[in-house]
Amino acid sequence: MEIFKYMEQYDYEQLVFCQDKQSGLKAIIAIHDTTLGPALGGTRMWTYASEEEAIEDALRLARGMTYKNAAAGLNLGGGKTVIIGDPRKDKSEELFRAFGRYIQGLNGRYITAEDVGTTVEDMDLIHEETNYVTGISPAFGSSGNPSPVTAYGVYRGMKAAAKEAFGSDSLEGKVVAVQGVGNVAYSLCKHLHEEGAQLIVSDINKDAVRRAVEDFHAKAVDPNDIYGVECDIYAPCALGATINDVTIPQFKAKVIAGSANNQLRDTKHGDMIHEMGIVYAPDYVINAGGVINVADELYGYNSERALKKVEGIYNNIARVIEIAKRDNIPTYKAADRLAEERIERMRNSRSQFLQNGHHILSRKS
Ligand SMILES: NC(=O)C1=CN([C@@H]2O[C@H](COP(=O)(O)OP(=O)(O)OC[C@H]3O[C@@H](n4cnc5c(N)ncnc54)[C@H](O)[C@@H]3O)[C@@H](O)[C@H]2O)C=CC1
Ligand SMILES: CC(C)CC(=O)C(=O)O
Repeated sequence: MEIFKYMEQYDYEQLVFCQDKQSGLKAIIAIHDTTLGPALGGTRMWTYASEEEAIEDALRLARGMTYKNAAAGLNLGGGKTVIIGDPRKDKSEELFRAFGRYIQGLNGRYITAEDVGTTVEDMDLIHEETNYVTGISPAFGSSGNPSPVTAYGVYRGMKAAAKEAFGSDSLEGKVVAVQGVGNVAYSLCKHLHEEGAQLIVSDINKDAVRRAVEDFHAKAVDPNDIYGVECDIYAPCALGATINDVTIPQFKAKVIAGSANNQLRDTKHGDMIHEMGIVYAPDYVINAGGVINVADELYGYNSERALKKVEGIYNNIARVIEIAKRDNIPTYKAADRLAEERIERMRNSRSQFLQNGHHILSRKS
């Protein structure tokens, strides 16, 4: 991989490699764009097959955060971290504290939170070393685990997409195929079950499947079979790139709406599902609930205010669908347009001589 060439192609600002021999920390912080504000995005801990795969994941996820934060109306830029390691075996206090010191060294250009493989407890350890971390324990007056709020946002966005596809936003009786029933998807299944949807689930973790079957009467299928099941809605809630050349011909769903980041393997796959008439709720618009929630901590956390904003994901998805129809473009392009236009508007309206000079954290009461 030619790193600078890749960074130049998508205009990345910074890539930070963190190595701490004592704790075994190997982390990559990617900062994509800070036009709107400091880069906020979670920390993923994962067993990457190669260093190149980890770098690429950090870069792709960071860029997604720029678009997510912009489309959600947040005054935040986009960044993300990946820690190379097995979250079941390689975590330690030393590792997260060492990582916290690297974040502190960036002096507010990057603020972290949870992602796949990291928890509130991990964020609390990072917080021992830096204030540039969100999603820490409610005991600190913070917002805690973002996953249930992300799930609520996905549920709201799914309803907006269902309205477009089925003429009603009721999910009662709808069959929803959920890929991955981890932190976000478990809470999503709860909302769907309570509304009377029927659930089909898959996960590579058998305990996660068992829990969904027991708690929500979900039907379980093999991980490879989830794409082709008879359903109304496909909800990708595991890792990215599950909308691709292999899976698209299998889809029976009329709506794709889930929490996973980077769901399209490539933009051409967004065009393909558009041509098939599938209503696609763009990933970074529908899954913004978590970041909206943790970002509220920067103003002094108020859960009511945060949830009200998250509810607005319904309108955001409806708006993206409206732009797509108006301009006759796929929804993923409409979402990109929304985000890019906001970033450009803010870039152009900023004056070098009239900046407020305060870090966003200084607004915390
Ligand atoms: N946690 C949050 O607040 C947010 C999460 N997301 C994204 O949503 C997705 C899920 O996040 P979490 O629920 O936090 O993660 P998680 O790690 O709790 O859940 C992911 C689940 O997917 C399963 N899985 C992995 N590969 C699979 C496969 N091939 N087939 C079926 N299942 C598979 C895992 O076993 C796990 O149970 C991720 O892509 C994450 O980046 C996005 C925004 C916010
Ligand atoms: C988990 C969120 C709090 C932030 C993030 O990294 C995301 O939305 O993907």
